[in-house]
Amino acid sequence: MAKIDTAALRPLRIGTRRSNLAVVQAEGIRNSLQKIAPDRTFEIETLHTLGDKDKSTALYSFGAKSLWTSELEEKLTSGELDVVVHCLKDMPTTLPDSCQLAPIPLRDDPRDALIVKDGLPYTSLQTLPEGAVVGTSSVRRSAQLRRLYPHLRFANLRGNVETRLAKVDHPESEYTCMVMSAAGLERLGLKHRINQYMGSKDGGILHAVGQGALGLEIRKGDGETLALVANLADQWSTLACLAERALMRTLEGGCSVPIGVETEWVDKSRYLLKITAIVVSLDGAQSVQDSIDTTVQTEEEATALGQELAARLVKAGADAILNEINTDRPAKG
Ligand SMILES: NCc1[nH]cc(CCC(=O)O)c1CC(=O)O
Repeated sequence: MAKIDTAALRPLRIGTRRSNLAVVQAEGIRNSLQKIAPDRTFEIETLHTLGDKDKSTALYSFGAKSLWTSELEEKLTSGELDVVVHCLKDMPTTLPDSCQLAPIPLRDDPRDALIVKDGLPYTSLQTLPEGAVVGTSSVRRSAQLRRLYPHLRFANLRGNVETRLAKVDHPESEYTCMVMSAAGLERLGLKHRINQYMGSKDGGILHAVGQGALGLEIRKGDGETLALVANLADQWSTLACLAERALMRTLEGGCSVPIGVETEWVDKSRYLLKITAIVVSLDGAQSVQDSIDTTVQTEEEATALGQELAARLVKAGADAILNEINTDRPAKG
């Protein structure tokens, strides 16, 4: 990769949330950028966001989807920050006018993972006993699991990755196990705690839109920063994630509605992408699922694919399922 001479430029300011996961991710991006621009200085600023502060409100009741991102975006817009490193799945599918999503770096494992309470013998969803309690506050996860495994029970579990793990492991807690993103666990050095990868091929569930990928948000029109971060782009991850985000945008779901997705490059030499998605009612009783394989070479084609799958799901009844869920919520903020 070509190195860029940036010695004369001011420090590039990278912002992120103040969780260990967010900091590890931002440091990873900083280290990669430092290799591309060895003379440039990078600074990381962390912010305690609204989403970090309120741990009691059920995630789906927030309505507004931007609780992890809006304060960081204000600093980006005002010029206090140049890049914000997000988990892509926490980014709303529509960004403020003053901001843009840069091309997406190589995605990590997008699947969800099962983690069993320390000391219990279970190793898979299939072998969990009747009434086992799964800790998750994600309705996407609980709805899909209720549908597939009616013998399981669910309990809310919030906090950052380490907090959730400690709650599950606590011998007196009600949790038998929990579900979290494999990528988040792996980035924090917790891969050894994964008992089962829960992709749809293994009796598991479809992951969240953008899961396992990082979103680099920059000021709209900041060509200099775009040129720098574009060096980290992975075209396959970018096209797949844009298709997933277009699906979500068309269905108007936030990060915490029961929409699961999986994208797979079936044949990269032919740019053949397969996207599968499911919309499930909260109790798991109703669902619609569909998939499309097609050629995707451009961002426009990726977006069109996500939109087409969303339209098919709506035709099959997804809008009725989502409307029922939305009527339970406060107005969008
Ligand atoms: N919902 C919170 C969140 N946002 C991003 C990740 C993990 C990293 C990723 O999936 O990209 C997590 C934790 C989780 O869902 O288990």
